[in-house]
Amino acid sequence: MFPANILRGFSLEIIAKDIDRLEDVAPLLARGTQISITSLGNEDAGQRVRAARRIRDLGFVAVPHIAARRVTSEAELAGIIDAFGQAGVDSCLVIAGDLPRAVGPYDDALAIIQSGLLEEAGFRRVAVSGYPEGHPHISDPVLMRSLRDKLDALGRAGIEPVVMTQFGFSADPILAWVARLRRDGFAEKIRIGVPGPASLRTLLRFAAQCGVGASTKVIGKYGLATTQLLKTAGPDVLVQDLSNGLERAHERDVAIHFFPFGGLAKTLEWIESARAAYG
Ligand SMILES: NC(=O)C1=CN([C@@H]2O[C@H](COP(=O)(O)OP(=O)(O)OC[C@H]3O[C@@H](n4cnc5c(N)ncnc54)[C@H](O)[C@@H]3O)[C@@H](O)[C@H]2O)C=CC1
Ligand SMILES: Nc1nc(=O)c2c([nH]1)NC[C@@H]1CN(c3ccc(C(=O)N[C@@H](CCC(=O)O)C(=O)O)cc3)CN21
Repeated sequence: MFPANILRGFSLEIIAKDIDRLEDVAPLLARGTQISITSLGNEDAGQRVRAARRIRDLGFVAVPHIAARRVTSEAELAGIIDAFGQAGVDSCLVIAGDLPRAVGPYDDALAIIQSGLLEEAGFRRVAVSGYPEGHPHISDPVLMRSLRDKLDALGRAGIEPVVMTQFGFSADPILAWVARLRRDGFAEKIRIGVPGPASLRTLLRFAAQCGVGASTKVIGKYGLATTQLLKTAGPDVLVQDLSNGLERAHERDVAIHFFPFGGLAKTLEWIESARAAYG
């Protein structure tokens, strides 16, 4: 049984070119839904700023990604933050960015936060990353240390922090990671990355692209493969197990962040059916 709350307050992620699809599904989304805008590195800043403005005009909250290692200078960072500010954005996710080395002065997400430019621009909410199953190139102690440093820096700047996790397919490591954070005194809101319904092939492709461990076997367990023929699966089992585990842990500050790898419409259909089935 999904208690309604695990599906309440969910957030979504799109790429800037998906903005027309978001307009199609907008009637199904609650006002104020947080919509992240992935930083792919192959699109121009203007496209992402325009997407952010349309997200706001649709009544949602745009949360663009700022990838530290792709920013060439402090002037460019100031320009990016100002352009999003002009589009009514007051939230963002700050990540290092997948480049092996920074092209400019910012090696990691902390450096962006410590620039003070988000605070000066009046950003109210900043998300940072979390890795329930670790990171292929970053050790666990470094991940936990940098998470602590980022959250402390946001606290000092008076900015509301959110931890948004890398997506995964199994609930157990995610639940164990949430319990560990809470034991270690991290009280911040957490948004758990969940892949929306997609073909097994698509899910494997994105997992490989994003450095997420996955196999047909693992993905097969994440969801009820809706049809063996199409080999598509939705996150039924993952969300059910997360819901049960979070209920048992009396967790109230955890929500779901959907990655619609199979398309926005499919993800919204899945959410509607899950809500109808589980109240
Ligand atoms: N675009 C997205 O939605 C997401 C991207 N990522 C990727 O995960 C990686 C880590 O980003 P954050 O969690 O923001 O880390 P971070 O910026 O908080 O850095 C944490 C520590 O790891 C080091 N580090 C960062 N990226 C690294 C890399 N690719 N290889 C080796 N060391 C690295 C940093 O120097 C720092 O010491 C980045 O490659 C980022 O692009 C992670 C989640 C989501
Ligand atoms: N390490 C890491 N790097 C990332 O870039 C990353 C993560 N993790 N975690 C999840 C998010 C989600 N990401 C993505 C990346 C691509 C699409 C996507 O829709 N790509 C389309 C079109 C690409 C294009 O037009 O260039 C595709 O079909 O690949 C979606 C989410 C990137 N993200």
